[in-house]
Amino acid sequence: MSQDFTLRTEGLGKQWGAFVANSDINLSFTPGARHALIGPNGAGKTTFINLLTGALAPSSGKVFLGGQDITHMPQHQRVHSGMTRTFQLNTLFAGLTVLESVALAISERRGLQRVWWQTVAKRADVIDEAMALLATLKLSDQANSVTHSMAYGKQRLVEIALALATKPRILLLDEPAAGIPQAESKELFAVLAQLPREVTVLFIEHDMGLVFRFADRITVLVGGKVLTEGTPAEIAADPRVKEVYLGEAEHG
Ligand SMILES: Nc1ncnc2c1ncn2[C@@H]1O[C@H](COP(=O)(O)OP(=O)(O)OP(=O)(O)O)[C@@H](O)[C@H]1O
Repeated sequence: MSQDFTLRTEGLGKQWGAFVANSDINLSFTPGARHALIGPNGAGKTTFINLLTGALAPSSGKVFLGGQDITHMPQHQRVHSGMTRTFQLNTLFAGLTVLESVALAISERRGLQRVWWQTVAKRADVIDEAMALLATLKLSDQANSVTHSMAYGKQRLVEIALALATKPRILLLDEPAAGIPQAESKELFAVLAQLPREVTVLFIEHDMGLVFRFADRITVLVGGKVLTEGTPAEIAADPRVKEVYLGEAEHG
């Protein structure tokens, strides 16, 4: 039986006091899409991702995953249901090697820490799965490197490996290329482009070159609302989008 992993929001909104960060957001993310969320600073992109993951509770509206209303589902259960985001490495497994970190994340998913007498027997399995995952992210050569000693671009890939260890169907990335040199961000997106199509990727990115190269669908948020949504060609040709970005360049 194939499960429906369409992620959808209905009238989603978030406000703090009188300040409206997200308002009436109705979006649907097709399984397998590479969907970019763009918009000027403060448009509400991160807020929206936080509403999807459950890090923030919405003020209004709903979130559905495969037809199921997950608006009030706890974060860890959403991960279990197939939707995950990356976390910063330095808050996770400081001092461990890449292989150890990924093996731990896989063990966590499999519930192995709670069944300690199986851990030894299953360890070879875990290592095999970890090495296969590292190969898809072109990290095999770094398996024994300590994560915090690696180039930032590689650290981001490890963060993505840790997220993928949960076997998500929907991967949420909040500015994966922020703070890394351009050459490394290109490499990062080249690796992301090769992820299996059964994983939907929803990402926030400010670098329009990367957005237009990688995304097959783009949503533009402005002032907490959806300005427009479409294919990269449609978005590139939309005069309202140009206006938003030209206005930003003039003020910035
Ligand atoms: N906890 C909070 N309390 C009050 N206001 C908040 C809170 N979190 C975010 N905001 C405000 O909500 C607005 C939207 O922020 P958000 O981080 O979602 O925008 P963004 O589009 O991701 O911006 P950027 O591209 O700069 O990262 C901002 O004005 C921000 O100051």
